[in-house]
Amino acid sequence: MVERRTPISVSDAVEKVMSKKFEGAVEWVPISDCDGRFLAEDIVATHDVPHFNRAPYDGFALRSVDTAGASRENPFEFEVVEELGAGMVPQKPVKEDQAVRIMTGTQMPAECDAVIMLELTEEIKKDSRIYIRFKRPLKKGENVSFKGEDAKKGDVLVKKGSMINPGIKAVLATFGYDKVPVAKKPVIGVFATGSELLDVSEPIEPGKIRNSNSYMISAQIKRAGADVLYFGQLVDNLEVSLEAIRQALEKVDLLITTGGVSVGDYDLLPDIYDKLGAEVLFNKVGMRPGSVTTIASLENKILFGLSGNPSACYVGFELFVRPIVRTMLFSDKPHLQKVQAILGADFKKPNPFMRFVRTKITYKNGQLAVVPSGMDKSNIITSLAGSNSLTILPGGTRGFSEGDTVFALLLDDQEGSVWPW
Ligand SMILES: Nc1nc2c(c(=O)[nH]1)N[C@H]1C(S)=C(S)[C@@H](COP(=O)(O)OP(=O)(O)OC[C@H]3O[C@@H](n4cnc5c(N)ncnc54)[C@H](O)[C@@H]3O)O[C@H]1N2
Ligand code: MOO
Ligand SMILES: [Mg+2]
Repeated sequence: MVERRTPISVSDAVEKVMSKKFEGAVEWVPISDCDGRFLAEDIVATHDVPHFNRAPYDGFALRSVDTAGASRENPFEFEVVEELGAGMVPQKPVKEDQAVRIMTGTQMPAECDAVIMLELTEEIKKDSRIYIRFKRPLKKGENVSFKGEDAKKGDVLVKKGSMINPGIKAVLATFGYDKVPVAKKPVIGVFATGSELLDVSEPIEPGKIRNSNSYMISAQIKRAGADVLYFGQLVDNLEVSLEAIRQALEKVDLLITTGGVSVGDYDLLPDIYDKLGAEVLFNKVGMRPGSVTTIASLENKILFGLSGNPSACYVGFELFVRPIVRTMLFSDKPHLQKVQAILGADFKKPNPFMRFVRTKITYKNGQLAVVPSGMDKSNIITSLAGSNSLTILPGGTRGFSEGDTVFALLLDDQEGSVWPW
């Protein structure tokens, strides 16, 4: 008698996995190596930026009060008493009707509150002194980049859990982070299972296929921000597989297997969970693809039994493994970002289960639009290649039509979503 499994809803399944609390750890890496890593602390401004008033243009710093009344008909002449380049600090006090030649980025003399651009002045030499002539008044604060205008000491500038991008790196350098606190990358073990599997380097032969899932999952693990520990392919032998999985579990927090979770004679994972004494959280989810996704916990570890079918395996990873990884990377939005989009093609297949259709999302007439990126069966590989989103089609309907409003999960996004989506 074949085992009958009771499916649980996708949201119950996600919640069961997320109820297993995983915490991240911190490590410090040189700033030059922090690209793409996830911040382990909020970045707080430790000083004002800029930390002094400065000139945003090459020109002349002066006291705006002295410029009142300057006009084309009545040009003013001020003596230039000092010349300052960026990095220099003013040495002389600036008095009434005096100016200082100043370059972009230079600290303003304390007495000055405006800068007139070089192009608006004419230089005159008289009695070996230099003067500028200009024909307009300046307002207080005109052309001054003020202390603290970019950031004020104490401002929280970047939240913990953010993926470090070039802009965040600029902020880190501004505040002197030669070493950056980042989340340690969780290490995730991967096994492919199935006696039909050939390695990528082997020629195809009758009845066998190349193992594509372990390469796909490894790439998903890296995209999520973790490291892969690949343990290889397991043939369908219970004792060998059990021992390999038992040993691997000692080296990782999370272990992914692909294949062998359904009800076939060689689907060994259910037995393996049993023999390990792992608690199966669920072994059937009301979703397509990936209904056979099985997740078990053993002590403080999680075993993700993803489907062998490539698209089912892919979806299972994004829904259940990614949020755990992102939680360990300190994200408070660990789930895939959900957006609203217009369905760009009919999707008439009815299904009692919630569907996650591999789709390509693009902008069309100012709106997000999704179209399937290929065939929608769980054993299909090629539709994954062009997919940048999973479109959620709720179950229990007669299908969907072009123009319907739907929700899609973004696969390449770094922003994420809180739960529930
Ligand atoms: N009687 C039933 N049969 C099946 C059911 C069911 O409920 N009752 N569920 C079907 C669904 S849905 C799925 S999904 C699959 C899941 O199967 P398994 O997770 O047990 O995976 P396998 O049987 O090992 O393999 C399925 C399929 O995927 C290929 N595969 C496996 N590993 C890889 C890999 N590393 N790279 C590429 N392709 C891989 C494998 O050759 C099979 O074709 O079960 C249905 N059956
Ligand atoms: O679990 Mo299967 O992928 O639903 O087709
Ligand atoms: Mg099977």
